[in-house]
Amino acid sequence: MTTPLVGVPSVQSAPSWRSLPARQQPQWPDASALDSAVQTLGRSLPLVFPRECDLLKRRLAAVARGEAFLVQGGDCAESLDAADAASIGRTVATLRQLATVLGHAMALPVVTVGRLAGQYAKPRSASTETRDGLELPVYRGDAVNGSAFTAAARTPDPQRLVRIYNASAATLNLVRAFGMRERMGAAEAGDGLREFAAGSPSRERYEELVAGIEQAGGLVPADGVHTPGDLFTSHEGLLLDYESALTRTDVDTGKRYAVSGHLLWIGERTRQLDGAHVAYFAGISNPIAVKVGPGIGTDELLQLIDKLDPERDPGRLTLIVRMGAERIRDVLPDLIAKVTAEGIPVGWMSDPMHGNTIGAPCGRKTRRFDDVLDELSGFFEVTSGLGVHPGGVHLELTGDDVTECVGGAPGLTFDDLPDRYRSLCDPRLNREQALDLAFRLADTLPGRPGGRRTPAAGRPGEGLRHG
Ligand SMILES: O=C[C@H](O)[C@H](O)COP(=O)(O)O
Ligand SMILES: C=C(OP(=O)(O)O)C(=O)O
Ligand SMILES: [Mn+2]
Repeated sequence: MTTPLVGVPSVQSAPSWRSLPARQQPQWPDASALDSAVQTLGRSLPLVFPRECDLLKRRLAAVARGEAFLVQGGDCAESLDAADAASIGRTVATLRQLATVLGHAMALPVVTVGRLAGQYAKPRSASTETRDGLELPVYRGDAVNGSAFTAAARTPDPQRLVRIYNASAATLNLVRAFGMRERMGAAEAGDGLREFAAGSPSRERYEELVAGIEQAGGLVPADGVHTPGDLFTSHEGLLLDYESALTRTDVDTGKRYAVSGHLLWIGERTRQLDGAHVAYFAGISNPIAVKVGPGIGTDELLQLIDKLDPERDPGRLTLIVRMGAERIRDVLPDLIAKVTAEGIPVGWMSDPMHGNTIGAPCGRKTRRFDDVLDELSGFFEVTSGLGVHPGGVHLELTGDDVTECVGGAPGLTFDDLPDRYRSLCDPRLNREQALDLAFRLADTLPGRPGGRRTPAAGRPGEGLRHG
């Protein structure tokens, strides 16, 4: 048996992205400290393996073919200080519950991907923040600096890159352990859904939906149709020094992989056609995604696809559209029509969070549950109107009982936000809000009334089988 991967850091020659402009990179004050962190990472063990990335790519190919549904979610920004096993467990459980409800509603197998074990770097709108006349560097995620508003905390520290690598390894270890426990038979997804439905304002309808899922065998946590299967990891591939130091060559195939996570995405702020991020991503073989905001034109999108997926490799590229509830119905149809007309096999998914951020009267960022639901509904309307598969949802969420978004099942208002606002960056749906969203969607999906389509209607894609 060959070793699946040998730690060959790809630093033999300067990679092409280095000569290109890279947006949103920290101003590290000490180049030699950065170099030392990069050397440490270059000698570090891979967090994920190429064969796992290939498996995810096959599953995402099934999403692009319309044979599976993708549920991706987690924190906006993971926290080094607040990392705790119970909280990670609650978020993973919430993802699995979402996958169970949405898989049933869509009558399709679900691919579940966490925004976790690496989601520590944030692109920002402004590079500084001013409070009471004091201007400091903005918080860019725990990979870069601290969130406390002091000059010391806000100074970028490259040793943080090593800390977040270690934290990602520990988180991934937990996630793998949760998966093992599930395969050994704990049916927590089912218990949690029953409990949520029983306490919900729409109790009768939601209990009916849960009964439907149960009847279809969807609460049994085994891999296959209607179950979430394995949990893959993902994060925004923002910090190119970090990603590059964690890029390895697979000795079996000679291909290069980012080994910091299974799926990496390019953010809306760093997807310039001639930028360093696109060049770096073009050189790795992982499945990748790109955030697509309302300002992109069809030509730009097609050029982006050409750069990132020139071989039209099924499962390679997922487009995460984040348009805002007000614009999605106007902007998305042309993009989908053009890409579809070219016969390009991408997966389409909706991030209904990032186009719907508003400022609450208390000054915090928030999102209205109804706007999030409206953008998702728009996504389903547009895709189904064009006969294209609505491939999945991308959510900022946590299993914890936070008060960051307003509305939804717990009826949170602006006044509730200060109670338990814990996000280091953007507001997340809490568990109840996330499940409420899934149940509402399940109830309204076009052509899938009440999610009561028979399970047999969802044929598992080839890529969904193990092996
Ligand atoms: O998570 C996404 C971005 O980092 C975030 O929305 C940027 O937020 P900002 O506009 O507060 O900088
Ligand atoms: C930065 C993010 O999103 P976007 O690139 O879509 O703004 C994010 O997903 O946290
Ligand atoms: Mn965010």
